Amino acid sequence: MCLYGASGHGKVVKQIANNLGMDVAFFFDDNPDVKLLQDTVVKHTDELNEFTEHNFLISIGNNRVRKKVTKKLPNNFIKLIDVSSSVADNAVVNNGTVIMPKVVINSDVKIGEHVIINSAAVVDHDCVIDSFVHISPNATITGNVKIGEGTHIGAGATVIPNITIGKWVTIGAGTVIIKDIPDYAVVVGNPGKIVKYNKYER
Ligand SMILES: CC(=O)SCCNC(=O)CCNC(=O)[C@H](O)C(C)(C)COP(=O)(O)OP(=O)(O)OC[C@H]1O[C@@H](n2cnc3c(N)ncnc32)[C@H](O)[C@@H]1OP(=O)(O)O
Repeated sequence: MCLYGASGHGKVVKQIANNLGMDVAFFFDDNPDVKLLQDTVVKHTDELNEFTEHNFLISIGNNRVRKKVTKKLPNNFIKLIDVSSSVADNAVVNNGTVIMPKVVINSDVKIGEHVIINSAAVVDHDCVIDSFVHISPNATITGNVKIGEGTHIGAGATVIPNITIGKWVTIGAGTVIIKDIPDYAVVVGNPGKIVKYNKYER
């Protein structure tokens, strides 16, 4: 398989692939400013023709950039689920998504494409997580929560049951969400309050 994204998140995803017994053949990255992993051969997308048979996963933490990069790559995306994570038999996890170490995904959860569920996060029963979402380490998404496309849930945030969070929302680290949140909002604190709105993707 090949990974697109040769920075910090890339090296963690590579380890998850290795834990599953998969080899990462090459990293791709077109960003000249990226601080590259040591001892890594990084290719550019103008060399993609040689790799159309390979499986890909995009290892970039930023949701907007991850969505943009999908348009450059062949549609051979796979999902990775770390060996230490627990995913319910009837949960649906779509391609392009990575479930990182020590995650719990409970019954009847649906997770879209190119989602990151980061280390030790919990996504409890009946949640629906749309594509390009990133749920950061140690966040707790309780039962029956809906999270819209491109939303970022910060590290250690908690969302109480039956909440709907819109698309391209940013939830700050440690925030506690007790009410529905509209599209594009940036929310911080306990209880979470909207402090501004994201300008992109409107
Ligand atoms: C493995 C990994 O690394 S995964 C990545 C995990 N990353 C994260 O969890 C990052 C989460 N990001 C945050 O919490 C950020 O602080 C954000 C996105 C919420 C806000 O960042 P910015 O847009 O730069 O806003 P800014 O820093 O100006 O903060 C705006 C206000 O909210 C407050 N604020 C920001 N973050 C928080 C927070 N997490 N909790 C409480 N208040 C906060 C600030 O103090 C500021 O208040 P003020 O206007 O009274 O001074």
